[in-house]
Amino acid sequence: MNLNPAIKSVRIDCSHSSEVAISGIQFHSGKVKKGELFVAISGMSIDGHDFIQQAIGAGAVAVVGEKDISGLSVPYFRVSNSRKALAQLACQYYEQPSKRHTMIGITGTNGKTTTAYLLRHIIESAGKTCSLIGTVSNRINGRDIPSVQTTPDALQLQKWLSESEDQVVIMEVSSHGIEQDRVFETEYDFVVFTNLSHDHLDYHGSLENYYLTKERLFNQLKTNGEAITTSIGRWGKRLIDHLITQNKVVYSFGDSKEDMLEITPIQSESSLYFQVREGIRLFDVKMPLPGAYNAWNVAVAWLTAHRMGIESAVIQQALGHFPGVSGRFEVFPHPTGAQFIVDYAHTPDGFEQFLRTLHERRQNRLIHIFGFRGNGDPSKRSMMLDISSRWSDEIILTMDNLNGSDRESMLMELQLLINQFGKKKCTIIDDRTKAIEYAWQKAGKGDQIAITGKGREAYDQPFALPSMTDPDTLHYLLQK
Ligand SMILES: CC(=O)N[C@H]1[C@@H](OP(=O)(O)OP(=O)(O)OC[C@H]2O[C@@H](n3ccc(=O)[nH]c3=O)[C@H](O)[C@@H]2O)O[C@H](CO)[C@@H](O)[C@@H]1O[C@H](C)C(=O)N[C@@H](C)C(=O)N[C@H](CCC(=O)O)C(=O)O
Ligand SMILES: Nc1ncnc2c1ncn2[C@@H]1O[C@H](COP(=O)(O)OP(=O)(O)OP(=O)(O)O)[C@@H](O)[C@H]1O
Repeated sequence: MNLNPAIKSVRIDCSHSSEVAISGIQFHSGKVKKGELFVAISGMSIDGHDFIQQAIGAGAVAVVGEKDISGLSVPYFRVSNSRKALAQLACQYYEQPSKRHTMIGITGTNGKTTTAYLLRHIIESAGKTCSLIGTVSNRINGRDIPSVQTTPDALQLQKWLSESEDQVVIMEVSSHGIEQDRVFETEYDFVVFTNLSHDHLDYHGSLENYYLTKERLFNQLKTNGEAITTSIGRWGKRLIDHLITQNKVVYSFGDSKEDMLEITPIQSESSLYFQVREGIRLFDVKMPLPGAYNAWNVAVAWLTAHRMGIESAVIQQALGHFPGVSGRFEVFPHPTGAQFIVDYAHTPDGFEQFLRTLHERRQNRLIHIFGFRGNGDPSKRSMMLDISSRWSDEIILTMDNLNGSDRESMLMELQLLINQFGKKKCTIIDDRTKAIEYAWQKAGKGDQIAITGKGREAYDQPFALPSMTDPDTLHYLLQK
């Protein structure tokens, strides 16, 4: 790629006016190969500008950065925002691949993965090919690629989009991904908002900022793109009002006649059905996954599929044989008739929804094993323990992914939280395998043992303990 025309739209200043041909783009100096462009990013912990010489030494033929730098042996292009420039250049390098697909970006605090899997299942049942980029794993052209984050960096994202020959691409878009411009310049046919509740306040500072970050994604709709959103709760309502003032086409799902898609639970013995009203047509839908919250996830997937032109009968039929999502309400039987249920609930709202569902189907005790992710939003921890102590009969606190934080401090925090909230029914067993083993020994007929936290994601953060819900551990336990 010839860098000069590509960079015209993003540069502020340029130390060189001759043509520069680049054979690739990198934003980590250690990955630079001869002939590539290095984009220096002032990161959260490291300043990429400090690695410019290393990048040049490795063969970089040009550098993009935000700082005033002179005297480099290769052309230097100063930009106002390196992350945005990286995304713009990656889009140009890979020839705007999001324009070639039906692009669906799903954002929201909870339900992105579940909705993405439901929607992919419907789309594939309708005979279309579909890539999926998200938390559990990525699938491009039918090939599974392990996931290391929910939303990949801009370079990886544009590369995958350009490699994908699938008609449709579903992406989970995290608020970190939006804030760090990983999806900047990616254009969407559908931007989908599931819900918003307390999470990531350590990163965004307030719920208001967190919401505004999600709202920004809707600026990336293609000209004929459509917004799909919940109308439930203050954030959903606010988003609809905002999108209308922006003249966006909005379709909502919710529990009111004004929604394009209205869902109503059907009271049956098992509450396993709900009704979808789509315009004037009514459909009875068997729940593909337990939990009232999953009816909302189904609604999101249904409405999006419907707007893509997929027949409602096809959607209804597809939902009848949905295989589920690994690590989301995944049930493992215990020889006594107890059930171990692995779930990815890791926010206060996720806890509330998931544990209430277990409570509704309870026959005997509910034992809840969980921990807190290190370096996550610490302000949600006491809320999570409070919610768990309301719904569970017994709580076993253990370690989740420490994510680089200190084990002793986490143990101290667990102890403090127990003193404050759940003294009577809480035990700390810091080794997660032992915690599961303990529950395994205790489990009796009709008990539900919930293990929440990091799910089946193959990746871990540096210095983390093995995943609490490591499938091998569980498998081992279940064989005993
Ligand atoms: C804390 C955080 O969010 N970090 C993200 C951020 O990294 P950063 O820019 O701050 O990195 P840094 O380590 O400070 O380095 C700065 C720059 O120096 C460069 N560098 C560094 C070292 C070197 O030797 N040479 C060099 O060039 C780096 O390549 C980088 O460009 O920008 C990177 C590029 O987009 C991200 O990959 C990275 O995500 C990290 C790995 C991550 O996973 N973050 C989590 C919090 C996250 O994003 N999670 C969400 C889901 C959240 C949820 O819903 O639970 C996700 O989308 O996965
Ligand atoms: N619509 C929903 N509302 C509230 N909680 C939900 C909803 N859907 C799922 N959950 C809960 O949140 C957990 C995570 O769900 P899921 O993986 O689909 O969300 P996510 O948005 O992809 O999360 P993350 O981005 O952190 O991976 C589930 O295991 C469940 O306990």
